[in-house]
Amino acid sequence: MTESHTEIAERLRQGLIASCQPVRGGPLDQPHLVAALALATLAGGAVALRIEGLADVEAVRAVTHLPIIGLVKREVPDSPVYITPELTDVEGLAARGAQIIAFDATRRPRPVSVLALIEAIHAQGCLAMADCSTVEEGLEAHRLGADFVGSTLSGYTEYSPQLPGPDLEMVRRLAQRGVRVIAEGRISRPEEARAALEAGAFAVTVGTALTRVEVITEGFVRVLRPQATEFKGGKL
Ligand SMILES: CC(=O)N[C@H](C=O)[C@@H](O)[C@H](O)[C@H](O)COP(=O)(O)O
Repeated sequence: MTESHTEIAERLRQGLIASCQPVRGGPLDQPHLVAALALATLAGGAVALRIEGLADVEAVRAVTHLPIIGLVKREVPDSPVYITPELTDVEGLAARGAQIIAFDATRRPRPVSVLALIEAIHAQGCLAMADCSTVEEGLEAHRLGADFVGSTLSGYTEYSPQLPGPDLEMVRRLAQRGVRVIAEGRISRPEEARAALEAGAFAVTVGTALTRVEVITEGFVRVLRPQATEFKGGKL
C-alpha cells in the first residue's frame, strides 16, 4: 500500500535521516553495498534515507519500503547547480521509487526554475525537498510550494555562511517562519543533531559521519599522524 504524503512526512518528524552516499569511486560505491549501508542505518533507528543516483535509489527501494529522499548529482553546462538539476532527473527518481525528491533551490544560474521543478515533482506524486543555502532561498522555496527545505547547501554557495559545523541559525530562522526544515550538512555528532531539533528542525539528516567510512577513518588518522593528512578517497 502506498502511503499518503502526510504519513510519509509524519515518519520523518523528529527523526534521523541517514544519507547513504558513499565516496564515489571508493570500495563502497556499489548499489548493493549502498543498500546494505541503508539497511544498517535503518537497523540503528534511522527513519528515512537520502540516496543519490538512479542505480542506488533502485537498489535501496528493493530492500525497504521506508521513505527515500532521492537526488541525482550531475553537472550541467553553464550552471553550478548539480543536485537534481533537470526535469528528466525528477522523472528518473520517481520511476525508481523515491517518495521525496531533493533538488538545488539556490538562486544561482540554473537550467530549470525552482517552480518548474516543484511542479514536476508534485506531478510525479512525490514530495519536494528544496536544498537551500540561505534563509531567503528557503523562504522562497517554501512560498513556491516546497514541502521541505533543507539547510543542505549552506556553506556550499559563495554567498552563504562558511561555517565549520551545521548552520543552526538558518534552521532556527526558517522554523520560526513556519517552514518544515530538515537540518543537513556537517552534522557530525549526536549533540549537534539534538541542537538542530532544539533549533526547530523537523528532522535531521546525517551523511558523512554515518556512511563515508574513508572520511571518518581519515579523521582519526589525521589526529594520530598529523603528517599523513592526504585524503586518498574519491569524490564526495
Ligand atoms: C553539499 C552536498 O553536495 N551535499 C550532499 C547532498 O546530498 C551530500 O554530499 C552530503 O553528504 C549530505 O548533504 C549530508 O551532509 P553531511 O555529509 O555533511 O552529513
